[in-house]
Amino acid sequence: MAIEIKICGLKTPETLDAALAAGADMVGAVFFAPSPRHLDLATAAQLGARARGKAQIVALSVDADDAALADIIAALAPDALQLHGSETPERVAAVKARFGRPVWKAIGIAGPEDLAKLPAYAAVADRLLLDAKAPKGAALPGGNGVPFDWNLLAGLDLAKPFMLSGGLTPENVGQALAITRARAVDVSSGVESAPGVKDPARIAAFVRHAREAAHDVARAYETAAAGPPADHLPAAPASPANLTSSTS
Ligand SMILES: O=C(O)c1ccccc1N[C@@H]1O[C@H](COP(=O)(O)O)[C@@H](O)[C@H]1O
Repeated sequence: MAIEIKICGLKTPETLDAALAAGADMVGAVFFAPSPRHLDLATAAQLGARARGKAQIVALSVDADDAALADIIAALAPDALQLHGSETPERVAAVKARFGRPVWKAIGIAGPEDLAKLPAYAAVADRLLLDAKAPKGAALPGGNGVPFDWNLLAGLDLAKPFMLSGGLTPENVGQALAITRARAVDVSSGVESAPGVKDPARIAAFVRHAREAAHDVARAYETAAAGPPADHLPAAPASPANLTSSTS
């Protein structure tokens, strides 16, 4: 199983280079002033130029208006826009139409009721990012290093690809992939030594562990497909289905 790996919240050339050297597929820039990972536009432009052609560049914003998004796009020229606030499906569609770039929508998950929101967003976003719902009173809507119950996603099949995030670390990404069978993962806090301070060794470990785990999950499914007893099958179904007809 191929997996895409995004390292988010990179702020310095050194840590960007560490993510690229580790083989990250995507690198994320945060534009949200309360975040310890917030980037000003000039720094974002420099980092974007350094990353271009080596990884996809993703711009994360939180309930940004069109003017702010236009500034981010002018500075960074991102490959995708990650909307990480309380943007409605209509707003997601409007951003996509206005800026003509792939738009990802982050959705906070805390319980099964949150899965009900997914089809409306899957209809308009290019990718869904399933993140932990921010703890009550948190200053940030994401980037809190908190996981959610991955078992909620076991059996989830969306019409759009999803990316898993929220509290992932080098230590737990293997378990997260085994349970959710996500094809893409996103990490920020879990590869830091302090809020906003990326740790190159943890970045490398995360990428390595995620790729190894994805390989193991694929092997498990190949073995299952070859005809082991049904009780050896991993929890998630192998065949695609529509979320509206299958959320279990
Ligand atoms: O990283 C931030 O500071 C941030 C700020 C505002 C919204 C989202 C943010 N980060 C994203 O949140 C998820 C989970 O992060 P973590 O691994 O739990 O720290 C991830 O998509 C980050 O890109």
